[in-house]
Amino acid sequence: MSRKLIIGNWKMHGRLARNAELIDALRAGLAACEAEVGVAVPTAYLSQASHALAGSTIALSAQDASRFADDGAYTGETSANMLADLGVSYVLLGHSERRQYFQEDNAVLREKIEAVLKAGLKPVLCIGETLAEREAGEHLLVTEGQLEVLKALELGDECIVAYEPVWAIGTGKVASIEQVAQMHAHLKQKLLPIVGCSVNIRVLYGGSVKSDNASAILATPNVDGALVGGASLDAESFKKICQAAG
Ligand SMILES: O=C[C@H](O)COP(=O)(O)O
Repeated sequence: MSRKLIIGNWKMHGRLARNAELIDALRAGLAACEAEVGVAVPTAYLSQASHALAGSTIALSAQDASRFADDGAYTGETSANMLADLGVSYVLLGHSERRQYFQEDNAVLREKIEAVLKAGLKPVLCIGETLAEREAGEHLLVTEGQLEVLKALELGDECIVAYEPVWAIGTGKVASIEQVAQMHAHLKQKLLPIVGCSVNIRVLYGGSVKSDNASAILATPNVDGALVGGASLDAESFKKICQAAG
């Protein structure tokens, strides 16, 4: 039984002084945590976080990577190789906010995933349906279609997917345990033929995970961890969520 994975996604939040305080508090508070913990910090602060996390068990994670695997004339981009150079382990890809604001589709995500795998990093593919898709009863079909990007890939020893219903992100409207259970079972069933039985499949839940709902969510079958947004910016809240996973 692999340990639960909890990743805090800071999104576009951070300043040098505040980052240092938060990471120091997490290092102190999570030293004995049994869960696997990562923090996905903005690209601008990856170097600071890499140094601040040195020697800790907290994994440095990124929130995106360039679709271009090799160095070149791609102004503004950060390659997966550069992330690896900074000590990054996990890379969030396809977060709904990137799909929404930067029109990331399966074609672009496929290139990003390939670049991240080529750099020896672990992609965390973010998927999830919108409220309209959920209300139309299309949520299972939508997420199944989003998994297509994983077909015929050399994923290594594990495949990590983060299920984040868009309507639960940042809204305080967390999915019900029944909704989480149904979707995670569905995703595990659909992922198996895609990645094969030799790959360890981990499906994280994200969408208004807080210290007061984390235990119930993490105890739900087929929930292998959580992708935490807002609550990850508060050391005490994030620590409680990680401890609920441990
Ligand atoms: O990446 C994290 C998810 O977008 C969830 O964010 P949230 O916990 O603020 O709802």
